[in-house]
Amino acid sequence: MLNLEGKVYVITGASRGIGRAMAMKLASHGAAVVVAAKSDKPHPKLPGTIHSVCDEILATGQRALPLQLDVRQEASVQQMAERVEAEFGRLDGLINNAGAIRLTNVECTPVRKYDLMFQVNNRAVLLCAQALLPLMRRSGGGHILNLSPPINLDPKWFKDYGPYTTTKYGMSMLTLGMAEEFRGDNIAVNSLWPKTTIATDAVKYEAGGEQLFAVSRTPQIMADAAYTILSQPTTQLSGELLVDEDLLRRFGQTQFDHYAYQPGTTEFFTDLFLDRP
Ligand SMILES: NC(=O)c1ccc[n+]([C@@H]2O[C@H](COP(=O)([O-])OP(=O)(O)OC[C@H]3O[C@@H](n4cnc5c(N)ncnc54)[C@H](O)[C@@H]3O)[C@@H](O)[C@H]2O)c1
Repeated sequence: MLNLEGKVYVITGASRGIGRAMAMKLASHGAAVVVAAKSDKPHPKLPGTIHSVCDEILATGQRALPLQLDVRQEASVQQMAERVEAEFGRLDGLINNAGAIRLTNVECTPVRKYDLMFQVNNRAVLLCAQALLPLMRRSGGGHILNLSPPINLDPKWFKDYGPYTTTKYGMSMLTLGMAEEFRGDNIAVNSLWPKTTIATDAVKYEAGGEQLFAVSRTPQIMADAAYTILSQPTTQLSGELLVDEDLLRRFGQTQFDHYAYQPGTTEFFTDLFLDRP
């Protein structure tokens, strides 16, 4: 297990869900974490804020910085980069996790929602990378990790959720390009895809139904996968579209949390999902 003491990571969209789980995981291995998200206020329907996540991390004795950031705004992203430099003087990794999820087909997606998803899920990866690249270079390199949709090439993802899926698949192409572009800077760039839906509060709320949760997991598997990726030497793992479960199996993990949906209820429960063939 690599100790991340002395290392600093920016995680966008870390006020809840997968981003929160990743922040907690990296902090548990000694890293300082910049917990960035759009608002410093609670979401009207969803739990978690940048402050509540930082409080959880600070309670474990690690360093965390709450940072209000709108990844759609160039000025906000630039201010974030300046703040990170002023607070920590270095940066070892950027996790582009902020996401806008609207699970609708082409006919039912308002253009302004498509623009929003494109800006948050795709364009922001370019903005954040541009702003943080100089500091990562001065820190000797590091990792960029981009969050992708489930690697479920079932036509459903294109037919029913085409607009969301497209913004994310474009981001994966950016990932491959950046990996080549930044290789000489000792910066590894990968994207991480969950094999199944991750039952975060946002997805439960957005889906409002059960079909997405027939097989799904808690955010923990994504946090474990992110830690594993960031622990690898930049020269050994870059330019890959990684799938959470497959990656972890490659590194010896065979047990994963499983979120099981109880049909007809709005309750979810977790149990331990043992090795599957
Ligand atoms: N949950 C899943 O099944 C699943 C599957 C595949 C990919 N993903 C991706 O993983 C990421 C996290 O998913 P989640 O389910 O935890 O989502 P979530 O909605 O719980 O979290 C999204 C986070 O992004 C932040 N955010 C949104 N717009 C922002 C903006 N303009 N500027 C800064 N921050 C902004 C929110 O404040 C929040 O912290 C997303 O990119 C999502 O697309 C999720």
